[in-house]
Amino acid sequence: MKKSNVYSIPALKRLPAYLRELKRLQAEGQLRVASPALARALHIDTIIARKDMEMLGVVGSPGVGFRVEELIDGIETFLGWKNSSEAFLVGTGDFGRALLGYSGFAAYGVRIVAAFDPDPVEEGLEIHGVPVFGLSHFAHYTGRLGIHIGILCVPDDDAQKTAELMVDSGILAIWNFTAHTLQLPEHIIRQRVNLGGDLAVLSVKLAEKLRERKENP
Ligand SMILES: NC(=O)c1ccc[n+]([C@@H]2O[C@H](COP(=O)([O-])OP(=O)(O)OC[C@H]3O[C@@H](n4cnc5c(N)ncnc54)[C@H](O)[C@@H]3O)[C@@H](O)[C@H]2O)c1
Repeated sequence: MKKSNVYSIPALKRLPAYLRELKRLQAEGQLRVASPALARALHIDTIIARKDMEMLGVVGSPGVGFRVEELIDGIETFLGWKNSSEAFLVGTGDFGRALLGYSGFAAYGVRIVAAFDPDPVEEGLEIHGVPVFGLSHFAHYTGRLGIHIGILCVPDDDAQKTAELMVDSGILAIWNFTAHTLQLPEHIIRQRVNLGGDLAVLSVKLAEKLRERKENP
């Protein structure tokens, strides 16, 4: 494992894609894989794939590549996904419910163990098997269960105050699905998901493609 903890964000974001490809190869019974094959699967340069493997500190054999099982283990260990982290979700509207219904997060090392919405919340309420509690219980459960990850799915206007409640309750990392840029203490880790931004890129690329087609029918 690399000693420094300064990692390239694009490299970190590629790791789940390697993992998916490696698990696919493993399911097909393939025992070894070389960097060029991984690079092809991810549509990236072989040099980038090699650098990513260096970051993981997993060593391959010249000519034969890496052992698939070892690489899967290396990535899961690197990401800390071998022991899944428990998370709380706040905001059980359309978007929050969709996240609660997605069973795939466990493969990414995160398990949503409870959800919260403004009080009052009907006693015994569950969404996709996840218990839902009133927001006034958030701090109590966070402390009691030692939860560090908060998933923010409230309306944009409520994002800041809800994030502050999370931080005051002991949350250290916020996965922010709202459009609001959170102002929080430096030490709080935050990761924003911006579907709007991704859609803007898609729309501009599509407009370019259609313009090209029109100009060169
Ligand atoms: N990241 C993305 O790409 C993306 C995509 C879609 C939606 N969103 C965002 O997700 C968020 C939720 O969207 P939605 O469509 O589910 O909205 P929604 O109105 O359906 O749900 C919002 C939920 O938050 C709860 N809530 C309201 N005020 C709250 C507060 N102060 N504290 C805690 N909970 C509160 C509501 O009771 C409701 O359950 C919005 O910020 C929206 O912008 C993000």
